[in-house]
Amino acid sequence: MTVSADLPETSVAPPPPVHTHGTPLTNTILYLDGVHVSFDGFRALNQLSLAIAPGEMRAIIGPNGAGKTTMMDCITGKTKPDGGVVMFDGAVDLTQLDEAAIAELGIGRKFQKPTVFETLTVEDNVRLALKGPRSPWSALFGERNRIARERITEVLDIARMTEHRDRLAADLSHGQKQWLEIAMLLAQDPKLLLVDEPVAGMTDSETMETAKLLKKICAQGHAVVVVEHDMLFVRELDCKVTVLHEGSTLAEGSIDAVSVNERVVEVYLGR
Ligand SMILES: Nc1ncnc2c1ncn2[C@@H]1O[C@H](COP(=O)(O)OP(=O)(O)OP(=O)(O)O)[C@@H](O)[C@H]1O
Repeated sequence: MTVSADLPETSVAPPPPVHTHGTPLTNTILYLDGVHVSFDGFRALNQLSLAIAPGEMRAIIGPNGAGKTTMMDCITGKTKPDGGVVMFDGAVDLTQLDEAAIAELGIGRKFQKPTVFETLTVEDNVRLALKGPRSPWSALFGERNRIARERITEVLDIARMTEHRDRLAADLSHGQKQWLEIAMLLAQDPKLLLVDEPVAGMTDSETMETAKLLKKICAQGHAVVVVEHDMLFVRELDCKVTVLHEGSTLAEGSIDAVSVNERVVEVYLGR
């Protein structure tokens, strides 16, 4: 078939193509290209590009001020980039959506400090996080309750929190609170989970447990992006590592490869 360039006046113009600077957009759950963000003239992100595949685990490392938090903020809609592409699932332009709409798409974010409801039990914390209407007047309430209980059981099992189900969140250790919050995010069945410094303040054994938990979540098909400074933890994640520096990608590869990269040693690991 020959396509004529002389379209009739009544034809609907196709949507403008997303400019991806030549990088393939297919098979990505998250795709950033040429993203820049300035605060009062200071470039926090500088032509940042990043591609995460569905179900991939990725660790993001880099010195203080490298732009890690700003990058997460651009993905969740907290910060609007001054330019560049931020696409979810190959098709959704995140720069056009607000934070609530982005969360609805299936992007969960865990901040560094645990934010659980201290006065509720572990089970009730997860119940509150579940998706969907929970009106007690619904004819389907009994059925919905059963499904909710099953899902709570499932996520508490994954997070190894089953034995703490009836405890008040306030009585949990710091590590357990972090796992509870991860379980709460998991209850929402996110396609992409953004996790900010999850092992800060954890004991060594809690740190190793957290790596296992995130790997298990990833193995179940959720993509996980983890920002972390703890190199032992990053090594334990056993995934591709992206090193940010001055708002751009400095290096990308296995932990072994980036650890011997001269520039990475100079700006970050050698400090
Ligand atoms: N709202 C803001 N206003 C002005 N400058 C900001 C703002 N947010 C971030 N910055 C600056 O942008 C740069 C990147 O900050 P960002 O918090 O993204 O870095 P980071 O890699 O997360 O650092 P850290 O490891 O310390 O958390 C820093 O120099 C920071 O001071």
